[in-house]
Amino acid sequence: ILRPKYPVQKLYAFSTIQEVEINLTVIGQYVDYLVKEQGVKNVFVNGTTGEGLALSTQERKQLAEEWAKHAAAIGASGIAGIAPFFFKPTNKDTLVAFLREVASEAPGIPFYYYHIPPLTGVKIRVEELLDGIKEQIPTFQGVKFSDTDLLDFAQCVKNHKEQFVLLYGVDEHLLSALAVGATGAVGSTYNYLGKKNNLMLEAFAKQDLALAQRYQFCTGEFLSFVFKLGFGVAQTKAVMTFTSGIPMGPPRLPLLSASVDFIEKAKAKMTSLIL
Ligand SMILES: CC(=O)N[C@@H]([C@@H](O)[C@H](O)[C@H](O)CO)[C@@H](O)CC(=O)C(=O)O
Repeated sequence: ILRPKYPVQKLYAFSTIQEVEINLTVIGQYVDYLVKEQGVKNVFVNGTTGEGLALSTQERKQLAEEWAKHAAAIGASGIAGIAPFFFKPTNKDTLVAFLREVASEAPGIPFYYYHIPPLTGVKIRVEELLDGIKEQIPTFQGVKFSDTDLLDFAQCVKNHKEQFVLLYGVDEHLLSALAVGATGAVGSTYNYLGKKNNLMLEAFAKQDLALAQRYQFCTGEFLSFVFKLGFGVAQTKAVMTFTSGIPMGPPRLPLLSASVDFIEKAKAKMTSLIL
């Protein structure tokens, strides 16, 4: 949730971009919207959609505190860490050693590994990573798995479902992940298709696969349409803005705001979605 820092836009080489600052004032309203309108049960603050990596440590702390305050929580129920992505770990042991250092900074809080190889480029299999991890990281609690390798995910479920929380993060594949045993989901589309996804979870729990598929196809229909227009975090923010009515603001560089053309087309598609 960002907003322009200065009223006057700065002109850069080929496009007009703005410096932006975080906008804490809309978080209370946003929490209400997610809970009441989308049926969201938990929030993953400072992740990909929240542009956590484009923020300073101070900004991330401010945001986490504001979310916790409005969600009436006394603190975080967990923290997550991604793999380092410039100098990358090349094997499981170095990745575990890195995560152990991060987790040890908050020894009283459950720790999750945020596996997102499309963005980090770190493709170490989670199945392998989880083997023996609890001995190395006593607070280890689970994984947010944002990848399409469902064999790796299924192996995590098969070997570790009793011990760890396995959250799936590719929204358009969630039904497949549920079929292999996902514990839950974290994703950007639940900001605006949360209600439909909850209905999919319910249908799946009742073993009504045909109905669950219809909800999954709904998410798929929207995403496959916007993917063709160019879709990422900036466009997600625009979709969140027009569905919730809450201004999510522009993204921070190097991302650029969604175009008016994208917004118009995405809005029309969203309105036309039928179950
Ligand atoms: C790469 C990416 O942004 N992945 C999204 C998905 O929700 C993704 O937007 C969606 O499946 C559409 O592809 C999430 O996994 C990210 C997420 O949950 C987060 O904000 O941390």
